[in-house]
Amino acid sequence: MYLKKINLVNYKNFEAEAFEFNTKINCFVGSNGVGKTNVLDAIYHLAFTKGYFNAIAVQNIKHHKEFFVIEGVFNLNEREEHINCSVKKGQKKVIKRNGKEYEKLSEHIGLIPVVIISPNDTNLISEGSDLRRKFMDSVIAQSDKSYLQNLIHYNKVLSQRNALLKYFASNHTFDALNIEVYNQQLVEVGNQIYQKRKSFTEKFTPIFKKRYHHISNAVESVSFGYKSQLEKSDFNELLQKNLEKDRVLQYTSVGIHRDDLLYSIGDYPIKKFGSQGQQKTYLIALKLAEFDLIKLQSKKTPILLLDDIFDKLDENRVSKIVDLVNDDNFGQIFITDTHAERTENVIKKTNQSYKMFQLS
Ligand SMILES: Nc1ncnc2c1ncn2[C@@H]1O[C@H](COP(=O)(O)OP(=O)(O)OP(=O)(O)O)[C@@H](O)[C@H]1O
Repeated sequence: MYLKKINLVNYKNFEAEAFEFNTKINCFVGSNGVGKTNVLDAIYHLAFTKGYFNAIAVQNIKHHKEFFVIEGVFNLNEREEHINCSVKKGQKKVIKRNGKEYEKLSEHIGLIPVVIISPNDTNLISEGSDLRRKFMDSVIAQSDKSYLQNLIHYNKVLSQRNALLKYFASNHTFDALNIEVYNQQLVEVGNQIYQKRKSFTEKFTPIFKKRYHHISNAVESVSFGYKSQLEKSDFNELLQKNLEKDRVLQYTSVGIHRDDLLYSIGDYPIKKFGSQGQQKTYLIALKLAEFDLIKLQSKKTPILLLDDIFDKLDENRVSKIVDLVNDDNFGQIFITDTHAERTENVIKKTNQSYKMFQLS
């Protein structure tokens, strides 16, 4: 699978721009702020129906314009796929596949697998559990359609239950039967999501460890774990036990929406005890393992977006990445860098075909 070309209209800093790509390596070079990352984000947008850096659609419209359009032509299983994403102020986002509009944007997820490695990924360690859940959800959803539908359903019921708890509190009333209806739905869908997250962790962990050790040559042991309240307790019992607390808090305090991923190095959380280099390696290994797992499960080779990575990595890690690119395992790759010469020197070593795009 590869992206043949893309057209951008009023997308972030681009007014009207078209790019035709190499099937293997594409490098965007130029000074800070010229829009290199924006091109990667546009590609991400075509895969995930939203931007990686700013999920608020209208903020991706070029300043003082009313709409944006991203059009991409992909080669997928030797067939052309035209994906069109457009946003107009005040209207809902429209995604079309070969001219036909999706009723639900979520139906599109998984058609074009993409993995991005970016300096922004440090949030996956430093920020709250919601980003880590999103990471896990995005890996699973790219090769499991029913997972995303379950997740959307769970979140809808959860917000209805929360609204009901608020209503009870502000009206000094309570109806146990009403709550029970939501509990049953949460338990049914929540248990399915829990099982899928658990099985994801079992498959992902050995792949991740292999990637970590390959990039770092490290002797230290790393681990990747999944933490859920459902591990030790039955979900229904948890909801019953915490009902009084939920009524006081006016939101649902237990469930798979509280799950987290545990990243450790030598038995200690990497956030507090990992060096910067170890954290970077951990993040790259996470993303490469995401690549491997999606490829394994979806039988499609994801497009790899490498944002600014040469700037952030030492030579040793860069040469490891070059080794990886040389590996037949990889498909199409997009790279951004401020130094044209440095990138071209690194890319030449791969003996792969490539195209350089100088932005200004
Ligand atoms: N909605 C928007 N309208 C117009 N310009 C925008 C919009 N959103 C972002 N930009 C512009 O896009 C530019 C940033 O682009 P991008 O992040 O792709 O740069 P870059 O080339 O990757 O830079 P760096 O090398 O610093 O990472 C900035 O100049 C920013 O002002």
